[in-house]
Amino acid sequence: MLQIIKNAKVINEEGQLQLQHIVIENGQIQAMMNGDQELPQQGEQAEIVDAAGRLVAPGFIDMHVHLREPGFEHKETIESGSRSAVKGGFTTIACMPNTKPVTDTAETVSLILEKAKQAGLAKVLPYAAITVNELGRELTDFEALKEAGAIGFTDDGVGVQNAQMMKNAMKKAVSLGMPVIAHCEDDSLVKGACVTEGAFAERHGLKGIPNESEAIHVGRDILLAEATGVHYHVCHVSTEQSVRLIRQAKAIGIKVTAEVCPHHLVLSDEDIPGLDANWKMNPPLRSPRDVQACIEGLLDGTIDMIVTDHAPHSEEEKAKGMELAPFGIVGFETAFPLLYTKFVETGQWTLEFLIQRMTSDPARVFGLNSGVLKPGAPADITMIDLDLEQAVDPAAFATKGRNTPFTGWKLKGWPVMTWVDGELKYS
Ligand SMILES: NC(=O)N[C@@H](CC(=O)O)C(=O)O
Ligand SMILES: [Zn+2]
Ligand SMILES: [Zn+2]
Repeated sequence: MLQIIKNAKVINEEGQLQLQHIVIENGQIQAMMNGDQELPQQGEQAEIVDAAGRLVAPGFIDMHVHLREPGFEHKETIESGSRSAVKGGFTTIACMPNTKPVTDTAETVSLILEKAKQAGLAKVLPYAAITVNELGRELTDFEALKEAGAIGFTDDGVGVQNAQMMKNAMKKAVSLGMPVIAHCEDDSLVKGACVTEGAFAERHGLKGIPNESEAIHVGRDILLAEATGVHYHVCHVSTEQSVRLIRQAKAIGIKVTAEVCPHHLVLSDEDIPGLDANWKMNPPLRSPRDVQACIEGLLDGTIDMIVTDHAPHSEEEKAKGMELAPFGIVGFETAFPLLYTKFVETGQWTLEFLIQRMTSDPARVFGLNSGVLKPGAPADITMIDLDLEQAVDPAAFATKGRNTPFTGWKLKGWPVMTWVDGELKYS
C-alpha cells in the first residue's frame, strides 16, 4: 500500500528545514519529494496524512531502556513500555537484561522478542546479561544468546566488579562481533549511598556516590577494550572524569562509544528539591560541573548518543524515600520535549544536532538500518508539534511508571504521531 506524509518539515541533507512529501510503500520509505513537486499519480489511491508543516523526523532510537518484563510486570510490561516509547516518538528501543529472571538465557531473549511482537508497537532489541544472573561470577552463553537475537552484552543495573571477568567477556564478545555495554560502577566506592557525593548529600547527612565509582570502571574497561579490540559502549555517562577518559581513548583510536541521559544534561544535584525519590537514579544527578562536562562531551562527539535509561518503578516502591527507594526514573515521554525546550529553543543546539543524537548516531554505532529518512529505509517516523506547549503530567503517561522529576515542567515539542514500518502506532 502507498502512503504519503505530505507537507512535512524535514531536515534535509544540508541540515536545513525543508518542506517535503514522504512517500511510503510496504513499510519502507520509497521517496522524499520536494514540497513543491506534484504528488505521484497513484496519490489518489494512497493513504495521505497532511503534516501541515509540522516537523517529521526519523523515529527516535533509544539504546538503553528497562521494560521490566519478565518478572516486574507491576512496574512495566513490554506492552506498556513500548506504548510509552511510541508516545515519546521512539520506534526502536533496546531493553536491558535486569529482569526476573535476568535475561541470561536464549529462552528469555526469545520470550522478550515474542512479547514485543505481540505488543506490535516499537521495535524491541534485547540485550543479554554478561554474567549469569548479573552476579559477576560466571559468563553467560554468548553464542546461544546471540543466536536467540541478543544485540549486545551488559549487566546493566550493576557493574562487573572483576576485571578478569570483564576481559573474558570482551574477548568472547569480540570473537562473535558483538559489543559490550557497561554500567560503570565500582561497588567498593559506593557502599549504600543514594545520591552523589557533594553539596546535597552533605546538607542531608547522606553518604555520597563519588565520581570515581563510575570513572574507575570507564578507565579500566577502556584499557581492556584496547587489549581485546572489542566495541565497548559506556552506559549513562554522568561525570567529568568519564568524559575525559572517553575523549582520550577515542583520540587514540580505541573502539569506545558512549551515551548520556537527558536528566544528566538538564539537572544537577543542586536542583534536587528534597528527599524525594523521584530524583533518585543511578548514576545520580551530579554537580553542575559534571553536567557541563557531559554537555561538552556530547557537543564534541565524545558522547555519541542520547538514551533515556527509562526505568519505571511503582509508586509504592518510590514512596520508600530517598535512601530505600530503588534507583531510576521514566524517560520516554519527556525526553524529546525536555531537550528541545532546554537546548534547541534556547539556541544552544540546532534541531539537527538533537535529532541526530537520537536517531542516526545510535543507528551508526549499533549498525541499525533505521534512524534516517531516505529511500530504502524502514518507515520508522515521528511527527512532532514544535509549537505545542504543555506541562508534564505523569497521570497522562502511557508508561506504568509515574517516577519523574519533571512533573509540571512546561515543555514544547511534543510528538504527535509515530509510525513503525509505515504502521501508525501512536496519534
Ligand atoms: N538507572 C537506574 O537508576 N536504574 C536502572 C538500573 C540502571 O540503569 O543501572 C533500573 O533498572 O531501575
Ligand atoms: Zn545502569
Ligand atoms: Zn539502565
